[in-house]
Amino acid sequence: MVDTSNRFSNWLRDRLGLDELPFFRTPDYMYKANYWLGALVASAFVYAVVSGLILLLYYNPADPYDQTQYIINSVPYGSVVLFSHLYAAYAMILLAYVHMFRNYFVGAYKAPRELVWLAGVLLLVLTMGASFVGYSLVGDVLGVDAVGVGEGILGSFPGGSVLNALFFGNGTTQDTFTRLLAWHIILVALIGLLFGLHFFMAERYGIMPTRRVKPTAPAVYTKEEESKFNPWWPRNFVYMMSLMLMTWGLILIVPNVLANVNGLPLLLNPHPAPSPSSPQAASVPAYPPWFFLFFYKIADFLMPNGAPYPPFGALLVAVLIPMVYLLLLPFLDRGKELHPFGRKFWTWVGVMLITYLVEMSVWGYLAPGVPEPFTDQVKVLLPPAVIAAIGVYAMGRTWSRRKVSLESPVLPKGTGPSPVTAFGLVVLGMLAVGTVGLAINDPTVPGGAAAVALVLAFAAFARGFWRRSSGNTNQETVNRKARITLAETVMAVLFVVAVVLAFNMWTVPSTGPQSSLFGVDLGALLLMLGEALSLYHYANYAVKASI
Ligand code: HEM
Ligand code: HEM
Repeated sequence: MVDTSNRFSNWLRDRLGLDELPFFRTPDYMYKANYWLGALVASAFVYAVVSGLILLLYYNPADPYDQTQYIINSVPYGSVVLFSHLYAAYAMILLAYVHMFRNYFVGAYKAPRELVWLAGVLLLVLTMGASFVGYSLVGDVLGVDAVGVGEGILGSFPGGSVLNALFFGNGTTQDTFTRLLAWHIILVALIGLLFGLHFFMAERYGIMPTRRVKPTAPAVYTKEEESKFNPWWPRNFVYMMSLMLMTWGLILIVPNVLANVNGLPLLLNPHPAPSPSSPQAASVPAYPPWFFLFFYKIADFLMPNGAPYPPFGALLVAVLIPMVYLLLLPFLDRGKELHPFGRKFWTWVGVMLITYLVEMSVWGYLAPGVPEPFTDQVKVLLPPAVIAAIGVYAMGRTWSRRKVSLESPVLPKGTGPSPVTAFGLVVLGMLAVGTVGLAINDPTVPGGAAAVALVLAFAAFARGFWRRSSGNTNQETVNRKARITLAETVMAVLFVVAVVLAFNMWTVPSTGPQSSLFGVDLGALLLMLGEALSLYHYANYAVKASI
């Protein structure tokens, strides 16, 4: 009998040649977010590009601050687009760091992925650059201060005045902001091009196998092994779309909730800071965006003789040396061992990079622009380096003793958490979002307490969910058919709630402070659709594959 339900899918498959796409096939155990962090970064990038193009329709470099206020207050859903554009950039930077450090510790920079890694490091630098310029485009006091610091740094290079003229023009608002906008788009275009190359190269070798299967470099599946795995269409596509929709959902929900919170720290507030020409501007500390705090703190360091470093010195220590280290890493660490404790020195350096990044950022936030004498630098920098060295060495010793027994070829089945848990998580998530929304609209102590309790419960639940999704579940004892039915029921419920939400969304005013609730609604809708797709993936592939 002809299966009519698959007619459309088969037609699409045939007309678009989906079976012949040159994408790597994926084994069952890889359907966990941990293996797809790059796809999450790419999702945030796509969101930033789409929302950025919408902003481009309204932006005016001749009057950046007032026009941004106009976008927020008068363009329909303007604040939703602007705030989520900002948070898409934040998400992209944060996820790129997570993606990078994950690849650092699993050894994905080793042969044959050296060039994928190199392109990745450049992508991170470009992403930070594009975000810094975007942040300045708003024209508020923070953005204008950031431009001033940028001018100082460029001015310290040989030929600095030429560079300054190229980046910032002749100093009139119109010329400076037209150039900043052009650089913003040029940097984004470079990210797009380099990402194409990065992705193409990553696909050539496939996502890196777990070290339980391939414990040493080069970690790639043979053509024969690969031929037994799942093709890209439709399973990878469905899984990727579910991740993408959930990322977009969060990018919309977080800033639009935060936009209504009073007393938020300046650096997380999606609203612009005061105008540089306003009286309030004088009381705003000269903060860079949060992702540059570490750099500004290092610029506060004094030399042992008490004199400040030249601006180029901070650039060298905070950016150039770590960047060159990361670029050279695949050629410095030539060993084949992929386990972090099999390459202790490099693991220690990785731990220190994260520690210093966090330490410097927090320090920069707490004491912006305060000069730091050499002795204070030693007090802050030395103890963690010693503790991390002892920790990595001690843990590495136990690892070498257990090494033989750990190398088991048996792999956990990647089936993910149960749909009941997934449903519970969605319900709790919606309750938490709803209660936070209510508490914002009508701030009372019990309302606020309920919101905090629900958000904490959600966070705790989400942690458990995450653990289960990466843990080993005992398949033999589970009634898989019942799970499929349940997953399908939950999907149907999610679709109904999503439709109700979609209707409700349009009743929210399109301008004014309330319009951010539209962003929360739309984000929740995308999150639910992403969750529904994830359940579809679970019911159709993960569970069925193991029946
Ligand atoms: C073609 C793609 C893009 C275009 C056309 C675009 C355009 C814009 C425009 C016009 C603004 C100024 C908005 C205003 O102040 O009214 C802006 C702000 C910004 N952009 Fe983009 N953008 C794009 C992609 C990106 C990407 C990929 C990133 C991140 C890597 C990014 C990061 C930022 C940031 C952080 C801001 C500041 C937003 C704020 O402070 O509220 N943009 N962008
Ligand atoms: C900023 C934008 C970036 C984007 C959009 C991006 C995107 C991707 C994508 C889609 C993949 C395919 C596998 C996956 O989904 O994880 C990937 C793999 C990879 N990326 Fe990135 N990436 C970025 C930054 C970085 C950075 C900063 C590094 C490290 C310095 C890096 C290193 C790698 C490596 C080594 C792989 C291969 C990993 C494997 O085979 O499992 N990427 N990237």
